[in-house]
Amino acid sequence: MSAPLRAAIIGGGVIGGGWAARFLLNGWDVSVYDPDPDAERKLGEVLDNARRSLPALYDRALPPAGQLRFCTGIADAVTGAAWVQESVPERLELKHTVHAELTRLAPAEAVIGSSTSGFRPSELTGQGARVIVAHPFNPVYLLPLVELVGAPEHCARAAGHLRAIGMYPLTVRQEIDAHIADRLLEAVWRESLWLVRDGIATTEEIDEAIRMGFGLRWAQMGLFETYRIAGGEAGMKHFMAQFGPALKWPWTKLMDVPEFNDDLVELIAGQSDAQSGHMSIRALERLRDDNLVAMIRALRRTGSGAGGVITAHEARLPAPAEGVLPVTLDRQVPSSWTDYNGHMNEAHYVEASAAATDRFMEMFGADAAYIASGRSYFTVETHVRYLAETHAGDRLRVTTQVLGGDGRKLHLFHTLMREGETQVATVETLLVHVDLTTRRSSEPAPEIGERLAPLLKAHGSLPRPEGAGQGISASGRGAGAG
Ligand SMILES: NC(=O)C1=CN([C@@H]2O[C@H](COP(=O)(O)OP(=O)(O)OC[C@H]3O[C@@H](n4cnc5c(N)ncnc54)[C@H](O)[C@@H]3O)[C@@H](O)[C@H]2O)C=CC1
Ligand SMILES: C[N+](C)(C)CC(=O)CC(=O)[O-]
Repeated sequence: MSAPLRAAIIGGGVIGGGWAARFLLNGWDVSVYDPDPDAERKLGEVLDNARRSLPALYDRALPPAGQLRFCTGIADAVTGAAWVQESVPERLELKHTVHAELTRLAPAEAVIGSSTSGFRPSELTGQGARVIVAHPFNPVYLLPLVELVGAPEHCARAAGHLRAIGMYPLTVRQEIDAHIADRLLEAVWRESLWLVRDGIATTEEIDEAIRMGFGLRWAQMGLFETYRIAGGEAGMKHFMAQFGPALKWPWTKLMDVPEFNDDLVELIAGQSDAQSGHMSIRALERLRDDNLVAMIRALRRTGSGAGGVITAHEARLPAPAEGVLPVTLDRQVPSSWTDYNGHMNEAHYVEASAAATDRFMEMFGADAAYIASGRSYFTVETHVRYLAETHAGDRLRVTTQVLGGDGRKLHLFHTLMREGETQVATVETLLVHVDLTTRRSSEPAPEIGERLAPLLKAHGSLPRPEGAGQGISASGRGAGAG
């Protein structure tokens, strides 16, 4: 196995911490340089948030996490780095100082990226620095978008690395202040400041206007596809005919900027405290992350937007290793699977075993193509034994033994292990082959029997698993769930 790649993170605040988490959880080693004495603690908290949310996007385990190291200087941090990411505060003179050093010290083949929200690459490279803009979105460990701006060969190399860590590189074809996305965000931000300053709306009312309406639309179709639909059957031309004249109406104050002074800061910050001050920033981050995970997982069903990026990335992750019994599921327990008792809820043991059944079916040819041909299996009986608790973040691995599979019936026994050591549950399940047009039991196609036969033979030579064929035991030996 090749050695892990190394990323150097220069500036480990909100964004640098997010980059560090993104690289680490995708198996890269990470070296961080940040002169703030509190940087290690702050980055640790960002990493905790990432550990509980990023793996929950996937149905496969991410690679083993890389090693994190804090360094006392830039030279140490960039040694051996394939990617150097600068995320120091948005001040041009500071960026110039840091990039002069990075260009001198970083390995010649390393990508050097800047997280800058608004500076053009030519402003950063002005003094001979070798840097491209690699502008991410907060939280960097969950949101896939990175805007790349700069020398095409560096952007192309950067794009390859980003895809491998589950991100979505968008190469901006021409440099402009604030790239593409921050242009858009800045427009909404300016209008919002006007609305608050003029007393038209509070910070809370503006947030409701976004999250109850167009904010929901944007994550799945963006702006133009959404407006195309809004034009009705005649599409975009009709939409433009209807709303084009509004361009000349006073619908925006975009070209005027509200005066940025202490009064404006007090007004906005005061309203924001009234709106959200009852929650800590860390609690708000966790709420945001849980919502983002649920939304991105929903988008995975249709392949839209960020959902498609995760599905494509998951296909690149290593399949679970095959042993005597196949590993039919290998993933981390997401926090959304836990309940008021602080452990994985009973329903998700069945969810995990259902995913394991699907994988096992694929192994003998009962896959998506077979199902599309009108045949499948239905589960008719399941017996779960809850043997030990498992918690958010635990690595859950399921192995499957086929106990019977002649004719229409398929009898499976799933064993759920925590961290490869502790048996947390067994799920015994009986399935019947069906014809999806009649919805009645039917004989499987001959090739299914042929591919199942060697599995039946191999698994049949193993001892029958403990607990197989049992009914409910009144002695109840498990530690329970949910
Ligand atoms: N906060 C946001 O929403 C986003 C910010 N960005 C960009 O990311 C960059 C960083 O922003 P944040 O993380 O928000 O700021 P931050 O203030 O949270 O973090 C900056 C970090 O840089 C460290 N630092 C200062 N001087 C340094 C030096 N000479 N060498 C190494 N580290 C140094 C600070 O100690 C601090 O921990 C900026 O360019 C910003 O425009 C990009 C996307 C979103
Ligand atoms: C406000 N901001 C300009 C720093 C925002 C960004 O750059 C991207 C983001 O995460 O919203």
